[in-house]
Amino acid sequence: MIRAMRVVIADKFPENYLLEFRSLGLEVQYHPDASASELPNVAREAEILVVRSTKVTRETIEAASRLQLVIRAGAGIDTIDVEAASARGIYVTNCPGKNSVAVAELTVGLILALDRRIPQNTAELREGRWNKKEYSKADGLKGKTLGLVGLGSIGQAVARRAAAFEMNLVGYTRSPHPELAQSLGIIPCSTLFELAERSDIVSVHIPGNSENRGLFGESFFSRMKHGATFVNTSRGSLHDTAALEKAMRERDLRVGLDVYNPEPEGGAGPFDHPLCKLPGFVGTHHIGASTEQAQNAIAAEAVRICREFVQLGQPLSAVNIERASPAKAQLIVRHYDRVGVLASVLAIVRKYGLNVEEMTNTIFAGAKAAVATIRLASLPPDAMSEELTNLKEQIIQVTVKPC
Ligand SMILES: NC(=O)C1=CN([C@@H]2O[C@H](COP(=O)(O)OP(=O)(O)OC[C@H]3O[C@@H](n4cnc5c(N)ncnc54)[C@H](O)[C@@H]3O)[C@@H](O)[C@H]2O)C=CC1
Ligand SMILES: O=C(O)CCC(=O)C(=O)O
Repeated sequence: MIRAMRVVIADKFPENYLLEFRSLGLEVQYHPDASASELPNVAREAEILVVRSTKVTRETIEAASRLQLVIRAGAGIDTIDVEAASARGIYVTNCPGKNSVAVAELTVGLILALDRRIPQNTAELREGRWNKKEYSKADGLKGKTLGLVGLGSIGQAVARRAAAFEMNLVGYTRSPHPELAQSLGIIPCSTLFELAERSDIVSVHIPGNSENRGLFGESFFSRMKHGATFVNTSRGSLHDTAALEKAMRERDLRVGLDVYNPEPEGGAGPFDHPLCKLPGFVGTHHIGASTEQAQNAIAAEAVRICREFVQLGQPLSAVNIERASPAKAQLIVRHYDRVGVLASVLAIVRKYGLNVEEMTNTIFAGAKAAVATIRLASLPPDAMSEELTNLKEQIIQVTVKPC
């Protein structure tokens, strides 16, 4: 008997979207408080695993022998061992752009809070002190230069909001798009250091992958203006905390963080961080994506990805598909839609020692004929095409093309 596919949701998820998973005919197991170390056990029988912040380690990937798809209900994929998933042929997908507005709103909130020292104002009021004298000193945002590192979904959303504050915008990105930058009023910088030197406020919106680890260290902060502001709502691994502390102490750098390295696992716990006690610091608890609007948009996207996968086998927004195909040749075989035809074709391909890199088979209306496109690691010899063409009962036409 074929059992229903099991989806394990190992993080908090809006209730009504759990029902949508069930309506896809899936067996839904909900483990909102699962930790990374519990996940190998929790996900053991899952075909589909949905996570928000819970780390998906190699151990989980290897323990879950039925796993086919990991959906990261968010943007960053640094919490998932994508390499381990790729090595076992498991798709990893994320929900790009669905929480960008929430992160952009928090970014603007941190910038305003740093300029007006809103948390410090509140803290003194709570302590029963009126201190208009101290808090009447602020710069204001109009005409200040905001430097955006990363002009993807969140960087763009921040740019749109900053424009409303009449700020000047400069940007640095790995994937430049001049027309887009121009339409957002962003002046491109050719290096990260140029951005540091030109900006009054730097805001970081790039992934926390291994390439970007520690990108913001002493050499970056020493190029920022004295008294400038640095905001990171992306990942804690991107900044060097000791260098940041030094810049705060020696160059009056103001710092707004939503992300830290490391962060406690789970929703609540002790937290001792060197920057939090410094006067020029404002911080939040990795809540960039934590609005009702963003969480509903993310949940709806996770359900859409799941539906597409269950019904059509398509992994939307997959992050671990090889884009640069190693295939060197295409073998296009038009054939009768009969039992064993593809097996015969593949047996001949095997005989010639050719590796199949990718393959699709499309059936024509009426289900009499189909076309198989087989992408091969190298160009086949003419003898192979002849051998295939000779299977007259099964094959209609054979074409070979380099690719
Ligand atoms: N605080 C929070 O709760 C959240 C944090 N994030 C973080 O924000 C990051 C960015 O998210 P999106 O804008 O949605 O991603 P995105 O993929 O749309 O944009 C990232 C951009 O950064 C660029 N980039 C990558 N490395 C770079 C480098 N070294 N220098 C300059 N540009 C570089 C890429 O070309 C891309 O345009 C995520 O990877 C995640 O780590 C995302 C959502 C919520
Ligand atoms: O869901 C969360 O709280 C984390 C969001 C996040 O960091 C992301 O989407 O990359």
